[in-house]
Amino acid sequence: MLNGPNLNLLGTREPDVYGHATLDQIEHQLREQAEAIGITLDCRQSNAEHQLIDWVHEARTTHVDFILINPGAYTHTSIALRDALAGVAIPFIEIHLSNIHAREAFRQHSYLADIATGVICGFGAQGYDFALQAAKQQLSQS
Ligand SMILES: O=C(O)[C@]1(O)C=C(c2cccc(Sc3ccccc3)c2)[C@@H](O)[C@H](O)C1
Repeated sequence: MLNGPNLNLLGTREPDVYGHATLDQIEHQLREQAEAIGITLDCRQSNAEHQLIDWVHEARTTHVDFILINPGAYTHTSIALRDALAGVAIPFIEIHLSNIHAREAFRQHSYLADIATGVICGFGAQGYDFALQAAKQQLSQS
């Protein structure tokens, strides 16, 4: 589970857009859900594009089966992050707390969505749960 820029500040401002849960709370709940369904989950957050890219590269050599990622603003800007995800060829789900399609025009394009297994947005913290369940389902079918 990778979270991108500013998501470390969740729960502090704009609860109407991003909800009240902090990232720590979201990660804690997700780890509990993962354990309950037999998935090993590694949660990381960085504000740095290069760090997210390095972690995507690391996933290839550490036998990661699926990536869940909320890329934050890098969703709308980062061809480099797209290239990293495409390059490692590990299936991933793009997650957004907010419904990016109901927001500013610049948030409505994703450089990642067309190469993702799927995109979940607009369900707040519950979207992370949905993504984990979807990943489990995908893995059980492969
Ligand atoms: O909805 C999301 O999860 C999203 O990925 C998250 C974003 C985002 C943007 C700024 C801050 C934060 S997290 C936050 C929220 C409130 C106060 C401080 C930080 C997330 C946006 O950049 C994206 O367009 C959409």
